[in-house]
Amino acid sequence: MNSRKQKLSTSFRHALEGILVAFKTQRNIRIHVTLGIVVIVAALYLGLPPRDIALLLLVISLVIAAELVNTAIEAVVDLVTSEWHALAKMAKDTAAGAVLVSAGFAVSIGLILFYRPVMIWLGLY
Ligand SMILES: Nc1ncnc2c1ncn2[C@@H]1O[C@H](COP(=O)(O)OP(=O)(O)OP(=O)(O)O)[C@@H](O)[C@H]1O
Repeated sequence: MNSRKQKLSTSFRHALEGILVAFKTQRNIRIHVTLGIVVIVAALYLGLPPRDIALLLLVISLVIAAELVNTAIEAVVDLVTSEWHALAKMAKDTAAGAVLVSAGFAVSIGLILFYRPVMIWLGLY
């Protein structure tokens, strides 16, 4: 294996380690991954079109990616200081805000895409 390939595989391994450690230590990521799996299974069961499933995968991955960045920012802030600091609060709160924004849009898109199929499934449409 040449050094370029080795470097790529090492970077990939580090990224996977990051995902794994976040999954192990962050309850919110475990909740979002579980909900994401449930949503995709429900979408397949209800026969949502491939384009809708692709959109759901996109918003789910955005929420999980935002959670990973939030975890990284929390770790860096905790590394820099254990004291209360206005900038530490700003960094953590805005990172948490990014998760909230992505999750809010994911829920809205989920409601829009699932409304009709769920109504049909319940026999109300
Ligand atoms: N060093 C600090 N200085 C000022 N405020 C802080 C500091 N550390 C944490 N905070 C405040 O406390 C909140 C919670 O911080 P904490 O590190 O406990 O995150 P968390 O609640 O564990 O987040 P998550 O649930 O996403 O893991 C932050 O959003 C911030 O408002």
